Amino acid sequence: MNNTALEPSFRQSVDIMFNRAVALMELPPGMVEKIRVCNATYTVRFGVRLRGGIQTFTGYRAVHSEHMEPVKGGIRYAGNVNQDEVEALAALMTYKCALVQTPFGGSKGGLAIDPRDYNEEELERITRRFAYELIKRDLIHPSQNVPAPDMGTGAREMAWIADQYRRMNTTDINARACVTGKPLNAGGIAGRVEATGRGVQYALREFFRYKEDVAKAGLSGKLEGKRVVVQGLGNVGYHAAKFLAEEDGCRVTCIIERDGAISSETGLDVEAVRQHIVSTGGVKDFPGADYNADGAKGLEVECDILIPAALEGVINLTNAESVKAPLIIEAANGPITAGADEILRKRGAVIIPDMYANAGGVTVSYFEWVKNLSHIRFGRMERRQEEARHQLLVEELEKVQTQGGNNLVLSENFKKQYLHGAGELELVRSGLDDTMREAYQSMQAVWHERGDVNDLRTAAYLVSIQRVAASYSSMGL
Ligand SMILES: NC(=O)c1ccc[n+]([C@@H]2O[C@H](COP(=O)([O-])OP(=O)(O)OC[C@H]3O[C@@H](n4cnc5c(N)ncnc54)[C@H](O)[C@@H]3O)[C@@H](O)[C@H]2O)c1
Repeated sequence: MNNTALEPSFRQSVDIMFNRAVALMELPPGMVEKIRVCNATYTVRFGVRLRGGIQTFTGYRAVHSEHMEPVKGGIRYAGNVNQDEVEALAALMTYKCALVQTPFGGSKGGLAIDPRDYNEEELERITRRFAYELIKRDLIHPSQNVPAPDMGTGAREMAWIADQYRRMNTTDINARACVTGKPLNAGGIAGRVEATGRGVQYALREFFRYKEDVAKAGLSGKLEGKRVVVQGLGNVGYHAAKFLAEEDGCRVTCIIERDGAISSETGLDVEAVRQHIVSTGGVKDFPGADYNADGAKGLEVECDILIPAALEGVINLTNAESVKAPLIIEAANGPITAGADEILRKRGAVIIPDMYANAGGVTVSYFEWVKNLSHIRFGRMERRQEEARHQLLVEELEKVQTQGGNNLVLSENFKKQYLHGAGELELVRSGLDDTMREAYQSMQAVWHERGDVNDLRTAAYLVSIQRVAASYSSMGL
């Protein structure tokens, strides 16, 4: 029997981690089971007339916990999507939303297709048909179940879903709030596309603010100059790598994609690699970098920070012993299996867990949902107030300048910044930053203060399970 045969499924892996946490908690009888189980999973098979025949597709929408509604979670398109996977992902959504205090239950959906096999027109027809099936059953609904992008989907698919919902619910004034991650001109919010990667950056910045946490990973100093390895240069991995390199001075020394890994000790230009992938379909032949067709080997190279941002289960019993990174931040959902997690913890690696690390997406989705329900541009009210206050400040400063006859001259840039206040993007980023900091501190308090909690994942589970339990208790369960 090889090691992978011993590996639990994704959902079992999440349950193992959940069970490790609840063993340290005192919860009312029956509560553990109530929280752990996935409430319902809907499987749909539907036909679409394509290329002169009918093709049948299989899709899922799992609802893990309805302690708060709507439930929330992305829809992924991938050839091997299955019920176990969407249930694991839905459970992670429950814990993630509780940890970052977005008022949602957990859900997740998937369609078993490889989007690269279809053109845009075909994808639109398939997406609209899948959405129709979910909308009919309130599995897409502004107050019941609100999807978002995930692997293989993006703003384009969300716009089709929103439009499909609007056509089927023409009198629903809140129709736009049925899905998040929409394009800006279709009810989206500034900063949603970058949000998950941005959240990874904010999470790392927060981690590096605490010397003792950095030391627990066997590292020292600042985020600046750290060697970073990223797996998956899609929505999450690209933004995380780009921001860390361009704004925090990190060195991206290895990028792993479907077709292999490229590395360079002096650092890779993330934007140039992205363009290379767009034009050639992969990382191979990227100028000035070493290429290894066995991409998974990239997970094992020496670095300071490893960012798996592609798939679940990539660090498992077969390679965990060889993974050398002292700090791993789970930008993807479930990239480390339960068995690998144990091996890495024993070795002393610090793992910043998925339910926290990639919560930037759902956080900004929450802002978008609120914006859609309030029918007002995000921050519009505050902005007018802010502008009025800043107008006063500029006038006062100018008065001082004239009265004193001194040389104080307000630069045009200063006036522009202060007179126009913060736009939607700045408000979204600061709201996200605040959320990531607060959530980190709630996990960190448990990690530092409880002698029986030795890792951030268990700490994160403790915080979120406690909140979900409190919610169920107050509902009268
Ligand atoms: N999009 C979001 O807002 C969001 C939010 C939270 C969590 N996540 C999680 O982040 C992960 C990535 O999602 P995404 O939205 O960036 O997806 P994406 O489809 O935009 O990107 C995935 C990337 O991984 C690459 N990839 C696929 N298989 C690979 C392999 N075997 N080795 C290396 N690279 C491979 C793909 O080529 C692609 O570039 C998923 O686990 C997802 O659940 C996404």
